[in-house]
Formats: sequence, structure tokens, C-alpha cells
Amino acid sequence: MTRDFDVAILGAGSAGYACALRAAQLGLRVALVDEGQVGGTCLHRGCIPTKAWLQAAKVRRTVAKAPSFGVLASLDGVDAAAVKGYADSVVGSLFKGLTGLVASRGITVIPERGRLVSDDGRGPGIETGGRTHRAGAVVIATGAAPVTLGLPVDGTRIITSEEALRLDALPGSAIVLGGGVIGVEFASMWADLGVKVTLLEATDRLLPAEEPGHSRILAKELARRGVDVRLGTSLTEATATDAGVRVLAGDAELTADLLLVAVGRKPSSSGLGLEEAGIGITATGHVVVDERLQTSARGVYAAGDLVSGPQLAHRGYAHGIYLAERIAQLQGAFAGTPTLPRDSDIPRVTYSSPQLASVGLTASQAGADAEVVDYHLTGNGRAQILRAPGEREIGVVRLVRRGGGQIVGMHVIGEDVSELIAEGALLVGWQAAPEDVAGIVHPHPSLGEAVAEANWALAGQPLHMHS
Ligand SMILES: Cc1cc2nc3c(=O)[nH]c(=O)nc-3n(C[C@H](O)[C@H](O)[C@H](O)COP(=O)(O)OP(=O)(O)OC[C@H]3O[C@@H](n4cnc5c(N)ncnc54)[C@H](O)[C@@H]3O)c2cc1C
Ligand SMILES: NC(=O)c1ccc[n+]([C@@H]2O[C@H](COP(=O)([O-])OP(=O)(O)OC[C@H]3O[C@@H](n4cnc5c(N)ncnc54)[C@H](O)[C@@H]3O)[C@@H](O)[C@H]2O)c1
Repeated sequence: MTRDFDVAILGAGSAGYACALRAAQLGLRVALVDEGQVGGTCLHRGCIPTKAWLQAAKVRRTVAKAPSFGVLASLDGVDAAAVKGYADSVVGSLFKGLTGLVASRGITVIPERGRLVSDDGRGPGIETGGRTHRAGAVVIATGAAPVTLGLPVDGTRIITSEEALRLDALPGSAIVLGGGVIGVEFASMWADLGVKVTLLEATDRLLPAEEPGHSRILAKELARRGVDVRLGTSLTEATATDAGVRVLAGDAELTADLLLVAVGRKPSSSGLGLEEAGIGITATGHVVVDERLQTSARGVYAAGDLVSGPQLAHRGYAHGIYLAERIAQLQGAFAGTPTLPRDSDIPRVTYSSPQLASVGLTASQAGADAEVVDYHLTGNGRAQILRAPGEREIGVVRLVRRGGGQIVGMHVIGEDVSELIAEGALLVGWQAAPEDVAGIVHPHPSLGEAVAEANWALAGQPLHMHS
């Protein structure tokens, strides 16, 4: 039977393009269909541009406190158009590299809107512009889009993260709706760039999935930098006005130049032909899959933000790589063992100031026999060097161990601590016990020593820590 491709992928974001790259590497003939640009949300409208804006915010904060390090500098302001230019240049350079890589692996990119076509005996397919591309397997990876709660999003006064990243002038004031990852990153970044920010969160804490103590530290730290953090506050009405936006939230009426709506992202699963193919979609819009990411339609799989669980780029990569190997295995092109990581082993980072990073279980999720160690970065030489003199050190590394056995969680908060979580992912993913890793030497002075110190404490041999 002649098929156009071994695998056809709908959506070229983190999940889709990772699947394409790995499948091509394994010798499969691959089609990658996307109506937008290869790289998807993360590269063009998500991870990369937000982190570039956060870096600009950090530079401004650093310049503002330069004199306390003995360096004389003056802060003249922020040129938002130039910051956007810098963010665009980072995206552009990564995009160039990615498109070159995709081309070098012989992947056929189809730059069109597509939809699933059921298996008619020749395999499932993707239809684009009246043409059907049949394949041995189809991967659906169409991602997610902002939830707007029916608010009148106009892209100017009432916006989502998509428009926020395209601003070439900063607002004087902003209301951020939602104290999840997007809300917290924008609130932190805008506050550091000089915007007056009000942050509204419906639950009683920011970043509800993180350790409660770390949520409290974050809220306090944002408030210290001028963010008006309002917890337990839902918005009831938002109206764009000539001057900006008017918002009713709880008993308060608030005004600002703009409102950023950041209350979650809904899977983009409708209008793709999935229901017609008999594929289950949950009330939240997630595609129903089994433990191998297979849908109920033969030869059709789903990956990334479409699948219930943390909406993270690196989870998308892991799904894509797994599916490429699984499909290649079924087609006789891969002899290895494809492994799909558990969602609980996937690390998360919020790149605000301070940063929060975590992997595995929180202390309360670990249960009654959990042992917890908090190593405060006040005892860490590198942390002391990084913070401005006179500033209070608020960083903490928390390790959670279950019943005298393996480490099941690591949760950190502090400046520049995001890179530490890769070690946490190794500890949790390899089910290490503190005694197993107590002999691993960490460089001095480094933030990583805080992880070693927490491990030593759990192994009953704390060094720079009172027992
Ligand atoms: C502001 C923001 C910041 C973020 N920061 C981070 C971060 O720092 N770290 C992190 O891990 N995650 C971050 N994320 C989340 C991350 O971007 C997503 O988890 C990731 O992009 C999901 O990948 P995906 O492949 O599932 O979907 P996407 O990347 O959304 O890709 C889906 C692709 O499908 C295409 N598509 C959809 N429908 C069709 C169709 N019918 N036909 C053709 N093409 C179609 C779209 O054009 C898109 O390119 C952030 C998200 C946002 C919004
Ligand atoms: N650094 C990163 O990894 C990163 C950065 C940005 C986005 N993302 C991903 O994008 C996804 C979407 O981010 P998000 O922040 O939009 O969603 P989220 O689910 O992380 O947070 C949404 C927040 O909005 C609150 N909320 C909901 N309705 C509300 C209302 N009516 N009033 C006030 N608050 C309300 C929720 O309680 C929650 O805290 C996340 O799941 C995340 O995984 C990741």
C-alpha cells in the first residue's frame, strides 16, 4: 500500500516538531503541518519572548541597584520597542536554527491549516486545502489558546499574553487577572520595568500548585516591589474605556491602562475532525488518550498541551520524542524501549523574581511520613554574592523524602534558582535516596551547594546547618 508519509503531524509546536525531528532521525518519512510558524507557542508567543522580556526587566533592576555593589550607573528609562526588538531577535535566531534543522532532516513542512481524516483502509491522514496526506500514523499536537472567560478582549485595552508580548510601549498601569504562571511572570516583569501593577487571583494564594510557603514568600516579595497583590479576588466585570480599562473585582472598582487576562489555556481540539473520527474530548477540551498517548481512533495519537496535564514545552518535547519512537517501533524502525515520563517527574519553573522551581510531590502530597528539609540560601556563599548588600535573602531549597526512603520532591524559590531544578529532576526521576547522593561533590561557591546541603541534612549529616 502506498502512503504519502510514515507519520503526519498536525501542529509544529514543541510536541509536534520534536516528534518530527526524532521520527526523521529514525528514518521515517515525516509531514509536519502548521498554519503558523514552526516552533509554535513556546518559540513565538510563549517561553522564549517572555523570558527575554524578563531578562530585560532583570537588567533594569540590576542597574537600579548597581551603586550598592559599588558600581556607578544611572537609569534613564526603558525603551519598550527596543526590548521587543531584542526579544524578536532571540526568537528570530532560534527560529532560523530550527527551520534549518527541520530542513536538514528531510521533513516535509506543509504551511496550511489541517484537519484529521479517518482511516479508510489506507491509514489515517491530514487534509489541507483539499488534499489528503495519508500516513501510517497521525499525531495531533495543536496546542492550546488563552481562556478569556467571555471578557471583551480587544487586543488593546483588554489583552492576553499574545498581545502583551507585541506591545512596543509599556502601559503606565496594568491589572493582571490570574496569579498563575503567566500572571506572576508578567506582574513581576512589568513591576521591574516601572509599570504600576495590580494582580488579582481568585484563590487564596499565587501559583496554587506550588508549596504554600513559597507562594507566600512570592506574594510578599512582589508586594515589596510595589505590586498590589489581591488574593481571593475574582473579577466580575471589565470594560474598555477611552482612557484604559475599568474593572469590578470583589467590592472594588479598579482602573488601569490595560487588563491582561491570564486565567489558563484551553486545548485547541475543536474543528479538527476529531469528534468525526470518534475521538473522545473531555469537558475541558482535552483529547482522551491511553497511557501510550493513543486516541480511540486507530493510528491516531495526541501530544503536548492537548493532553491533560502540565502545559509545558519540555513535556511537549517528551511526548513528541516518545511518540516518534513508539510509531517507529510499531513500523519496525526502532528496536529500543520508548519511555513516557510521568507528569509528576516533569519539572516546572516560574521565571518571576524571585524564581520558583519544583519537581515531584509537595510536602503535603508526600503524606504523613514525609520528611522535609528547608535549606535557606542565607547560608550559601554564591547567593550572598548575587544579592545586593542590605537586601534580605529569601531563597529556600526544600527537599521532600518519603518514609526514610527516596527523594520525592524538590521545591526552590530565590533569585536565579531555576537552573537547580534539573538536579531535582534527576534526584526525583532516578528515585535517589539522600544517602545515595551525599557523596556527589558540588562546586563552591555555587547555588547548587544548597541542594547538597539539603541532601546532607536529610541523610543525617548536615554541614553548614544547625541540626
Ligand atoms: C506566555 C507563555 C509563556 C510560556 N512560557 C513557558 C515556559 O517558560 N516554559 C514552558 O515549558 N512552557 C511555557 N509555556 C507553555 C508552552 O508554550 C506550551 O506548553 C507549549 O508550546 C505546548 O506545545 P504544543 O506543541 O502542545 O502546542 P503549541 O506550541 O501551541 O503548538 C501548536 C501548533 O499547532 C498549530 N495549529 C493549531 N491548529 C492547527 C490546525 N488546525 N492546522 C494547522 N496547524 C494548527 C499552531 O499554529 C501551533 O503552531 C508558555 C506559554 C505561554 C502562553
Ligand atoms: N514558566 C513556565 O513554564 C510557563 C510560563 C507561562 C505559561 N506557562 C503555561 O501556560 C499555562 C497557562 O498559564 P496561566 O497562568 O494562564 O494559567 P494557570 O492555570 O497557571 O493560572 C491561572 C490562574 O488564574 C486564576 N483564575 C482563574 N479564573 C480567575 C478569575 N476569574 N479571577 C481571578 N483569578 C482567576 C487561577 O486560580 C490560577 O491561579 C500554564 O498551565 C503553564 O503551564 C508556563
